[in-house]
Amino acid sequence: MKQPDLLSSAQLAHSLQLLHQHASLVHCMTNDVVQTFTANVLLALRASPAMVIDADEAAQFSGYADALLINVGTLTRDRSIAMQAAVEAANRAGTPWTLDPVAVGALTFRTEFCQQLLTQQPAAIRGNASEILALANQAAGGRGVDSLHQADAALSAAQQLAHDYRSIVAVTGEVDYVTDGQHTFAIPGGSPLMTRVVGTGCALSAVVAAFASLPGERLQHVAAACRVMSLAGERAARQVQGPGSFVAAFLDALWTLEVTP
Ligand SMILES: Nc1ncnc2c1ncn2[C@@H]1O[C@H](COP(=O)(O)OP(=O)(O)O)[C@@H](O)[C@H]1O
Ligand SMILES: Cc1ncsc1CCOP(=O)(O)O
Ligand SMILES: [Mg+2]
Repeated sequence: MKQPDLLSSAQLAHSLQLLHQHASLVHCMTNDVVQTFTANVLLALRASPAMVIDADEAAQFSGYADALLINVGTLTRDRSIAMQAAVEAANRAGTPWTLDPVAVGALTFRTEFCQQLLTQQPAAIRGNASEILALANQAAGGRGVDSLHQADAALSAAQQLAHDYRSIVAVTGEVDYVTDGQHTFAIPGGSPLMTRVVGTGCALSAVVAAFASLPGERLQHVAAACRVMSLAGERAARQVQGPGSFVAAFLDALWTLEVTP
């Protein structure tokens, strides 16, 4: 397998400029813990979040939105029915959808649900290393929503998933890897503080969904989604003392992000 590439600042600038222009409308079906933070992250990047969760409305809306996010963090039977309806409608309408397989592995219901979703053409999949390994049946999952593995230990699982399901897979951690199974970007940066506030991974998946809806090179756009978040994370971390002020500084860093090519 080829060595991972680095995303150039020209590639990053191009993808971010497209996101600002398109102001993608992202239909978020996400967990109860991260709703507001996810919406604020999308808004700081000039995208538009909408959390529509009733089964009938979700099916209606995913055909209309630019992108759909399915995050199984607080999955219930009812929510799985609504998510399935939204995915089917998204596929009929050609709306790209992104899967965040939160805490798959040890928990049977969400693991079976995610395995079923995998066969329904996700445009992108974003998870931490333990989640990506579990999705590829190569490990039993993480410690609840947190990873027990480093991202590089899940790189070949990510490449296999991307190849098998013709998707873009982002596996995140200290370094993020974004792959289509053939080509891989390595995205360094970020900050350990990103793991000390809840929802950076979930919000990143919403950002991946937004970038995956842009015209052009989807692999590059998803890599840009990861770099946008890691860049904002490292800039915010330089200014703060801890998690409380980090959230505010992180949103400000996303808002003021200008990348010169
Ligand atoms: N040790 C770390 N150093 C720098 N950035 C990190 C680190 N761990 C995670 N990140 C960043 O935090 C974000 C969330 O990733 P991750 O923690 O893997 O997801 P999750 O919250 O789903 O477990 C990503 O942008 C990732 O790059
Ligand atoms: C704590 C928690 N419990 C169920 S979902 C969730 C949020 C997980 O957020 P992230 O994956 O971004 O750390
Ligand atoms: Mg997560």
